Amino acid sequence: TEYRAPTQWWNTDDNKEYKDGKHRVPFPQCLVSGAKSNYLDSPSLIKLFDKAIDDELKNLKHEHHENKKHHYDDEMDYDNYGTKGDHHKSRSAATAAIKLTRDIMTVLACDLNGTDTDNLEHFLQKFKMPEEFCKYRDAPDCSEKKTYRTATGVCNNLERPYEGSSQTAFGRILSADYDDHLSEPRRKSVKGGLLPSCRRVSLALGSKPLFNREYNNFWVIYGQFMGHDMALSTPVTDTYSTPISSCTCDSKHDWNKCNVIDIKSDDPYLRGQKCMAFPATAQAFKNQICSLGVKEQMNGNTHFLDLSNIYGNTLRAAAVLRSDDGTLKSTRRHWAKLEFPPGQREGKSCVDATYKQPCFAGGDSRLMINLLFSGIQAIHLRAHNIAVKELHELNPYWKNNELYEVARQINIAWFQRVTWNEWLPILFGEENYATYFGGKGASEYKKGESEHKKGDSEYKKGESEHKKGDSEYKKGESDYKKGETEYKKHVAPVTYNEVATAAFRLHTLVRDLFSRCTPDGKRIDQLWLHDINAKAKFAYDVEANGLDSIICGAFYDYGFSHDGNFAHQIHHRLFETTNQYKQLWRNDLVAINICRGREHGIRSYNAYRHHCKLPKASYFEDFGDTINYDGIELLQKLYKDTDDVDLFVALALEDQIPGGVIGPVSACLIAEQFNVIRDGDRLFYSHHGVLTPEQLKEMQDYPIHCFYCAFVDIDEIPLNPFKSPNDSDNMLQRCSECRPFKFNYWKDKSS
Ligand code: HEM
Ligand SMILES: [Ca+2]
Repeated sequence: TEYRAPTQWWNTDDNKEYKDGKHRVPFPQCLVSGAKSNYLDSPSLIKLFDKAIDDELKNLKHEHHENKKHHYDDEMDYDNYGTKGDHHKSRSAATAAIKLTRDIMTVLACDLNGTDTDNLEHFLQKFKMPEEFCKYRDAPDCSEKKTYRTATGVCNNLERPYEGSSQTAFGRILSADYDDHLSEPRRKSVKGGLLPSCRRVSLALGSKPLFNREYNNFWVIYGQFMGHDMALSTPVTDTYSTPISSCTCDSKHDWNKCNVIDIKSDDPYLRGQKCMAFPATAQAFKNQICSLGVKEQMNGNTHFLDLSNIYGNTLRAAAVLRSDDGTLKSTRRHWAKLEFPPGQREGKSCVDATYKQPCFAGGDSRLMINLLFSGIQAIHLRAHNIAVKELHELNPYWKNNELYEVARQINIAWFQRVTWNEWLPILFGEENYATYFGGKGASEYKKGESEHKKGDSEYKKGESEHKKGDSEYKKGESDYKKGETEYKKHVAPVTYNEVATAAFRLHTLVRDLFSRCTPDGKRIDQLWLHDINAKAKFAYDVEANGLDSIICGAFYDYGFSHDGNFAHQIHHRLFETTNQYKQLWRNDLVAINICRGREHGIRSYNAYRHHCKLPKASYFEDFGDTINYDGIELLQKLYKDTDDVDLFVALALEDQIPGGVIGPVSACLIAEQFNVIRDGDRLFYSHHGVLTPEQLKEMQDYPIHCFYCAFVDIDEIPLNPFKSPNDSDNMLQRCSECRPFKFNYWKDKSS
């Protein structure tokens, strides 16, 4: 790749100070360091640029060399790391740009202390980068991409075509907070000294969550599925776009590439293991503007909720995953009634794959994260293929591509309907839901916030209060779940870094044990998470009915509540393996989340309180309006200052909003998120003109349990499939009594 620095760097149009024609660049931020050094001429800039590029290319080569020891280059790779072109180029361009920014700051001896990040960003974006360097993607031609979604999400917004597309930067609710104002992870306390280590904070949080009977495990893992559709913090990759495997306990100072969490020799669960080491997230240009800037992280997936983890987030993945007849590739087992996701040629996404029992492949590399997740993947894969079959019967002359696109549209519509009408109302509580989402303008949901401030005692009442009769549940359904919505093209449909990295990492809800049952609902047993976490074996358990037995169990199992406690399996035994020396290797997801947040420059909880119209806390006691006494005491022991508190940690400790699952600041951030990816998604299923009025009505009227009846090998499903069945308001419904979905509204009338 030939990158060349431009001869003129500064965008003269918007800079009045640029006068003398000598291509000198003023740095208002650096005035402290003396007038002369506040200017850089073009030759010096070009030198710096070429060095940054050189370094980056060297770096990539080194990573690849290290990687080769561990990985094969698999041409048939389904997942999105495997897009050998686009993502890799854009990532290295962004990495070089931030390095260049830093070099320039160093040469100019800029003192960024006390710099306002927003101003700095504004200033840095005035730098032009070389044209060829910025062409990490071809300019999209949106003229023929108006009806159906593209695989990458490009052209969803016709005016700003990259918005929401895969392999672009996460959005941010608030600008980043890095130790050096540019890219270095947040590790310092505002009081001086270091923040407490991520593992230390994690160990202070409990491992004994209580159940919440308001939702079941199907609801919990469905949430994980939503999260993975919206967000993939793409790991740093090598020249072949393979995630690097060179992070070790010694990579601590290489924070652009690796995260390292130290483990003390007296750690109660992980002693003997020196550290947890894992790749950092790849960089990306903010708003796709190719300029100098403050570090942003790359979302590998489309930001929309569009089943991109089923269909693929790149053209290449999408092409590999589908068959010529418009269906999605799948595998069949003679003993299983319904199809399975396709097998992966290499066992990249699970650890126990064999030729006969491979890991599953799909549009995202993480679908073996647990076998219930794979089950949800299977549900939407089956939904697509059944829709193709029905549409083909109705419209026999349709071309295969039309079958694929319309089936995909129907499948995404099912998923969006269930998410906004059934899943989110449980997270927020049926009553609050209308306040946050009730078809009002995106700005109005914030009003709800202030009303949620209730004394501690009110939150404590907990589970029993949350039980609502079916009648109440139905009442809420009235208007906001029915009818059309409007697309708002000015809204940017992006996944926010704060939501992907903190608010939506609802790991508090995850259970240790996953039940299995047979199609007639007979319980078989319970499996530990570590037996189905990146392991395929139980998907192929013939006796139990494979994947479907794990989906069945999820309807019955309660989820854990969002109470600052984490299941032991998540907290201290994630991805448990034994290495070649028979040493046990374990991970702590809570510590990883905290360090990931610091790496991504996520501001402290206090900043988001302010954003969510709560007063900033000066003393720890001031957190009392959202966090109970025990939580405050815990925070006070760990952190030196209220401005130090990691967002993920405080959100896990927040008391629930009345009737909902999460706390006030969580709710505020997550509501903001789901409002923008609904309003700003031009092809959202209920937006005017996306479906016909009859199609939309059928989509919203069809009983939700009947959706799942059609795609799971099971006899009975609870009326609300996201809550465990009971004998009163959530009775089991016989699948044989479900009416068929009215596909005939998709019969082409033009023929
Ligand atoms: C079996 C249960 C689960 C396991 C084993 C699991 C594991 C993980 C792991 C290993 C990561 C990456 C951490 C990192 O490197 O930064 C992650 C990220 C994440 N998880 Fe989970 N998780 C589970 C359940 C959930 C649930 C229930 C939700 C939400 C309802 C969720 C939401 C997320 C989100 C939003 C991310 C960030 C995605 C990204 O930006 O890459 N997870 N999870
Ligand atoms: Ca997506």
